[in-house]
Parts: sequence; structure tokens; C-alpha cells
Amino acid sequence: MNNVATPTTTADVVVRLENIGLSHDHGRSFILRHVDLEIRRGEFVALLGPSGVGKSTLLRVIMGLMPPSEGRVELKSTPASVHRPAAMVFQDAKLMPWRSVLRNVELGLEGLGLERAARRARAMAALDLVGLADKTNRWPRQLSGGQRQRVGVARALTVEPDLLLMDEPFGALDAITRTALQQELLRIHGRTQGTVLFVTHDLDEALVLADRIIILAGHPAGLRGDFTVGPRPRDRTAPAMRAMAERMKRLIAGEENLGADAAYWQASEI
Ligand SMILES: Nc1ncnc2c1ncn2[C@@H]1O[C@H](COP(=O)(O)OP(=O)(O)OP(=O)(O)O)[C@@H](O)[C@H]1O
Repeated sequence: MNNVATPTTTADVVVRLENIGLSHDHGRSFILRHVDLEIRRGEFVALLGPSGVGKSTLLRVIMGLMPPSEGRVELKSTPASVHRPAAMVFQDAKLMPWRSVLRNVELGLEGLGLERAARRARAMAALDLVGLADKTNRWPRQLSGGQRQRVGVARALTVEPDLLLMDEPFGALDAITRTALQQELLRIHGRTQGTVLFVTHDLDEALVLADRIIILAGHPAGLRGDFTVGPRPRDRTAPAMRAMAERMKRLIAGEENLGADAAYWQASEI
């Protein structure tokens, strides 16, 4: 394996993290420390790490829901999406039970100064994208768990975010629904070419979805690996793929430390 850095131009970068640190006790202890990361436009990045390591915390810092204790977050927005450069999908869909499916999705658009008809048209298009165009008038309680998660995804997509942040959005779903939503997300990504940062502690899920997998591990947590995954369809039984997965497992377990940007595994090598 060669260690070859992927060339980056500044214009391509949607997220830049510089030396991020996060402490809940005024610097006595840190959850995250020295996190440097660049995410480029159109990338589908999985943030992979063990439970409790700080993945959701890092996502919240990027989303601006939590100020970092140290360092700098830079989000680049395009002129068209200057109001909503990022949108987030949580572990559960967090729908409002008193609003219909359509009105839940429209919620993402309120405050953008759109006419009602334009809001409705965009919400409908997003629901169509996630395969729920026929459920617009249902109440959240009339939907299955998978359908509710799709509404959450539609609500995030409808703002046409420069950056879609997803915090283990399929973690609570059964295996069949989960696989279906993964495929749907890949199809949507193929169509929209948006930038996605997807948090998971499931290595298989990361290998199915992501073009690039970054590993968050350690105490305090930092980026321990950065892998470029090969083109689809992927054969996860192929020796190179299995070797990569083994290496990721060792990084997650803290048995190996590559440093933040020491290793980029090129697609052509897998
Ligand atoms: N307000 C807080 N004060 C102190 N510690 C906190 C606070 N919020 C979170 N933590 C701790 O921060 C660490 C990281 O939590 P976080 O939710 O980011 O982990 P995670 O990697 O997303 O976990 P999971 O995969 O289980 O969702 C955990 O050890 C948690 O206990």
C-alpha cells in the first residue's frame, strides 16, 4: 500500500476543522482534541468510531450547535444556500406529532422567506425523493419507524443543504429497513451529489455507504485514520477490502495509530 495524499483545492473544501478541542469541564479534561479535517464538495464521508468516543459531539460542533473549546470550524456555503449551509438528521427523526408528514418536511423551509406554494413544492419533491409522495397527509404516528426516518431525511434534504450531517440515522432500525434506506440514501446522493458526513459505529455500514472513512478513536478522541474506499459495487470479501477493514478495527481499538492524515488508501488499490 502506498500512502498518497489526495490533492485538495481550497475551492472544493466544504468543511474545515482546525485543531478542534472540546471540553465539558473548562479544560480539565477533553472529549476531542487536535481534530483537523477537510471535507470536499460531493464527498460521502463516514465518521466511524466506538460508542461514546465523541462522534455526535463532533457533529454538533460542525453544525454549530456546540461551540468548540479550542480551534476553528469553517463551513463554506455556496451563494444559493447561504441561509442553510448545513442540515442534520438525528438518531430518531424528531418529528412533530401534531404536524402532517408534509408539514413536518416544510418545517425545514420555514424562515427561508419562501412563498407557501414554493415551500410546498420543495417539500413534495423531497418526499418524492425518499419514496413517500403518497404519505404526505399522514400523521407521524401513522408511519413505521423507517418511514419516520425517511421524513427526517426529506426534511433535511428539502433545504438543499451544502452539507448533510447524519448522526446514526438508521441505528434503531431493523436490518431489512436499514439496508433499504442505505440504498435509498446512496441513490439520492448519486442524484444530488451533495456532501454527506455520516456518523456510524458500524464498520459494515461505513463500507457500504462511504467514499471515505475517517476513524475517531482514543481519549481524548482524535482522527486516527483516513481511508478512501473503492468504487461500487464493492466486494467486501476481497482480500484488500478485508485487510482495510481489519486495519480500521485495529485503529478503532487503539492498537494502531496512523495520525490524522498519514494514510489515504487510494480507490485503485482496493
Ligand atoms: N454534557 C456533557 N458533560 C460531560 N460529558 C458529556 C456531555 N455530553 C456528552 N458527554 C460525554 O462525551 C462523550 C462523547 O459523547 P458522544 O455522544 O459524542 O459519543 P458518540 O461517539 O456519539 O457515542 P454513540 O455512538 O454511543 O452515540 C461520552 O463519553 C459522553 O459521556
